[in-house]
Amino acid sequence: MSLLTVRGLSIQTRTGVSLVRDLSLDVGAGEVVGIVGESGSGKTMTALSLLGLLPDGVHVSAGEAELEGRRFLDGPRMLARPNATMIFQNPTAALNPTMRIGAQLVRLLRFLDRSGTDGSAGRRRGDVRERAAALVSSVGIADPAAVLGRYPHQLSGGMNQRVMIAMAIAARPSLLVADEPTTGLDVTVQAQILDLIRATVAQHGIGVLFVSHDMGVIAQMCQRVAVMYDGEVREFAAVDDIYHRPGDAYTRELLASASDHPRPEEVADGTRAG
Ligand SMILES: Nc1ncnc2c1ncn2[C@@H]1O[C@H](COP(=O)(O)OP(=O)(O)OP(=O)(O)O)[C@@H](O)[C@H]1O
Repeated sequence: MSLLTVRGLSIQTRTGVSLVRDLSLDVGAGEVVGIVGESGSGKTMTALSLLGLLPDGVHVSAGEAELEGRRFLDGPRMLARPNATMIFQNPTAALNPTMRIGAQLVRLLRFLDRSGTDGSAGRRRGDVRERAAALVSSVGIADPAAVLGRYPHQLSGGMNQRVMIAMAIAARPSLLVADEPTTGLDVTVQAQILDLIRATVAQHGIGVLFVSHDMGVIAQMCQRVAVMYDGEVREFAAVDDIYHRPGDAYTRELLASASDHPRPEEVADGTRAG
């Protein structure tokens, strides 16, 4: 059974400009599904709409979405808050610049304790600072105490993205939406963050909707991918099929322009480094 099902999603502006049209896709538990397409094709609007985070003046005009069998989106109405969290391209900007990392994590954990969002229904397990440290080490940060004492601007982009991932999994979501999570990071750090996302999927069995303009990254991360162009899904298929048997002219163009990127089998057998 699908974890996330989206059917017929359309998004438009207040003035009636269509940004996304009739988009359907699904994500299974433990699966990473990509959305790929050039700038302006509607990837971010699609991602934001699923979390009720569309900017002012932009709304869902049609379609519906279900998570774990529960409908949470019905046209313009958000029926419930889905058990989903999001990570963004620029983690430094998404964190509060005036608060130390530790204070931000403690605040989040206290909020989750109060709301019972993580399933603990208000139960506290251990000291909140210790839990913040455990969370930070779970995303591969070797010296949690040092990182918790710093401000976001004192950390590298890769470190801040690890912190964002820690915050995203603190709520124990069943779906993680990742919008260009490694764009702007250097290649080595990018590979480490992609590894961390993969490990997180494996460990927690969550589904991931992974937005990227980069076919190489999609090939490394995703089992299936929706190719978007000008607000529409042109093709939704297994990554392997998209690479070897692209059914759509736009997909072929996208692949040609990304020809310097590794193909899925090169990633799998390690003949090319990401
Ligand atoms: N706040 C907004 N109000 C109205 N239109 C917007 C707004 N933000 C983005 N758009 C438009 O929505 C369309 C889809 O944008 P979106 O950001 O989803 O594309 P994208 O595929 O994620 O591109 P990118 O990779 O550049 O982020 C674009 O035409 C964009 O100009």
